Amino acid sequence: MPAELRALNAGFSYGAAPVLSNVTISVPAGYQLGLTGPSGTGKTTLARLLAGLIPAAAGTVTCNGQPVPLPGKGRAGDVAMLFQSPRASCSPRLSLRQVIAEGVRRANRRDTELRVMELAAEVQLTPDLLDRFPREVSDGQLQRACLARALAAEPLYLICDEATAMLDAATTASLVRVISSEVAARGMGVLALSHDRTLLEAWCDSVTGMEALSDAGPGVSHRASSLVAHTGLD
Ligand SMILES: Nc1ncnc2c1ncn2[C@@H]1O[C@H](COP(=O)(O)OP(=O)(O)OP(=O)(O)O)[C@@H](O)[C@H]1O
Repeated sequence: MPAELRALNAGFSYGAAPVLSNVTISVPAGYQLGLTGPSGTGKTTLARLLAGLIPAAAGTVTCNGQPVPLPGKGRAGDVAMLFQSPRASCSPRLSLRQVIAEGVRRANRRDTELRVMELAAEVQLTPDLLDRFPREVSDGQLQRACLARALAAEPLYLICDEATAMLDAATTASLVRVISSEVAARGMGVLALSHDRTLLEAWCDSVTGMEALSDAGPGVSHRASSLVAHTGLD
């Protein structure tokens, strides 16, 4: 069984407009792959496809050899997503503690309180912040809560879609360290999408561009999984 999150010859259209055509990408377990490319080239669409949020119109999407289930259609939680705007992905009526608890409950854990505290500590949210509501914390603090929620189910793969674009450099570095430590500790695979190639080169094991993922695309030179350029934030 291949330990990878993979789209193979995947296609997707919004209505009649094709966005992805014959796209192949592989994110191996324990590996952090950066994906960059111009606006509108389909990075978010590909991320949603890999997370099972939308169905592929062609090709296959698999996680460790098994089809990635669509919402409500099978075992969820193997692929988690972290989005650009934490405010758009949290209910304003939930405290940060409740935001994290959502993820813990989804993971069918009984020891919710204890697990929330563990996760909060992991993402460096101090206990005094946990009873605040989204309007009472910074974007960075709220994104830490979203990361804790995403990590609650111990996903095999995490897709970060411009997840640090709204954050300052110090908060970005801190979140990247948390994610990288999950990779080191559990062998989680990561796909990080960003317009910021410099950030991706500091964060990820390798970086590829959207144009390299499709045989139909211009300037095709390689497949993502063949790139290796180890760099680190330290
Ligand atoms: N829900 C939708 N309905 C119709 N078209 C859409 C929808 N979502 C995205 N698109 C279109 O699909 C194309 C790819 O969008 P997508 O968001 O995947 O690109 P992207 O590379 O992530 O862009 P960006 O870097 O600006 O976030 C764009 O032309 C966009 O307008």
